Amino acid sequence: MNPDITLHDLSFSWGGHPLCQHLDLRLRGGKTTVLLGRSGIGKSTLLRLVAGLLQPQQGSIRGISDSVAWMGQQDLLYPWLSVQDNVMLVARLNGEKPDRARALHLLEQVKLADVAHARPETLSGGMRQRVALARTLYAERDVVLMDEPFATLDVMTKLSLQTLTATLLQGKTVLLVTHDPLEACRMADDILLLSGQPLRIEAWPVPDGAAPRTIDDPGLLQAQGQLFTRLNQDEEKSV
Ligand SMILES: Nc1ncnc2c1ncn2[C@@H]1O[C@H](COP(=O)(O)OP(=O)(O)OP(=O)(O)O)[C@@H](O)[C@H]1O
Repeated sequence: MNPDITLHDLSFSWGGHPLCQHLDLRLRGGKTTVLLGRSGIGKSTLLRLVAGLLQPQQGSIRGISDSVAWMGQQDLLYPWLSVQDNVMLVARLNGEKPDRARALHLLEQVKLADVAHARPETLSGGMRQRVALARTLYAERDVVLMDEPFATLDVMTKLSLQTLTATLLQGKTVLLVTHDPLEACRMADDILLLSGQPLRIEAWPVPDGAAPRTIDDPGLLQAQGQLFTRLNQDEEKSV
């Protein structure tokens, strides 16, 4: 059972502009929490604080070990390695014997076994993100931090990757940053809405049923509409 991640009395400023002050937050272990909010509100900064890439001026973060994977908009595949070698990268970096059979099995799960020996440059953006997902799964991290991993993809590729990711990462502690209310409603166990400066964080009701939710689910469509309305209000207040 993965532990909860707790942020306690967290304060962080960029050059004197307070992003968060005395923030307390609990992220459920083994669940997918989506951070949603207008552009520039502080989603990526919060994710970087959780990852330990930024140090808070005050407060602490508990429940996060070294077992963290990161997936961003950039897939960060090594162009000189094959798809399969990219999936097994963590073994190479740790000086361990790569498990070729497991890497191939993961490539089967992301429907890319037939390009295991290809170079990343020959793949589409969506295929490359599927390789990045297989690499994340190969590393067997307890916590997966995702900063808009699907933002650059076309809508159909995005929908299928959301389904695949939510299915394959079940049971892990996932923190997903997105602008997209539909993505939040499809993938989240918990939705946190970020607003204000310093940040206020509000738990937002999640549609019924387990993720990944289908796009024609009436509850999902209603929740998506409500989220759009709320984000639009936040946007109008900010200008
Ligand atoms: N390296 C930095 N130095 C100074 N200020 C920064 C830095 N990175 C981010 N900021 C500021 O912190 C605030 C939050 O930025 P952040 O990237 O966390 O927002 P975001 O919600 O992830 O935005 P987006 O959705 O557009 O990616 C912004 O005002 C931004 O200008």
